[in-house]
Amino acid sequence: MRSDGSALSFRRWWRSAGFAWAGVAATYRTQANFRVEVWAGVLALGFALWLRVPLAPILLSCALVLGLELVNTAVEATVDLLSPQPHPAAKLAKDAAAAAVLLASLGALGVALTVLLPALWQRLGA
Ligand SMILES: Nc1ncnc2c1ncn2[C@@H]1O[C@H](COP(=O)(O)OP(=O)(O)OP(=O)(O)O)[C@@H](O)[C@H]1O
Repeated sequence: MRSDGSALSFRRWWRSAGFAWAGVAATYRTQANFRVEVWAGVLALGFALWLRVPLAPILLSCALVLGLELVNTAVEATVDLLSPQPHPAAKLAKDAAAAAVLLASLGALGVALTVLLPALWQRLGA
């Protein structure tokens, strides 16, 4: 990749960030799962701050789930474009991308159960 000096590079980076944000906004508008995951992440972060538990596992879990949901949306859109007719490879691509989101979501659930739940239990004096 070529670099044309810091000012131009920053402009290009800013432009790319704008495209990335457009992808996030379009996914939020069109994908109900992504909306649920965004608000679940906000809730988990709120609990983590309130309970004063380490933020790193929560932040990483949110980034993993949301990032993979964005990739899953990209795979779905690409498959729908390239293979409107049923095809085994199209099915594999969609199902594998969906499985990646499911795996990350189970991991995030594990983080919630092992980091947030014990702290909540303690806070509530149980
Ligand atoms: N072109 C295709 N060829 C073969 N199988 C397909 C194709 N498109 C979708 N499928 C399969 O049909 C099932 C439903 O897919 P579909 O994309 O409609 O729903 P989804 O995966 O729940 O996504 P969405 O978020 O759009 O609801 C999945 O198992 C998927 O792999």
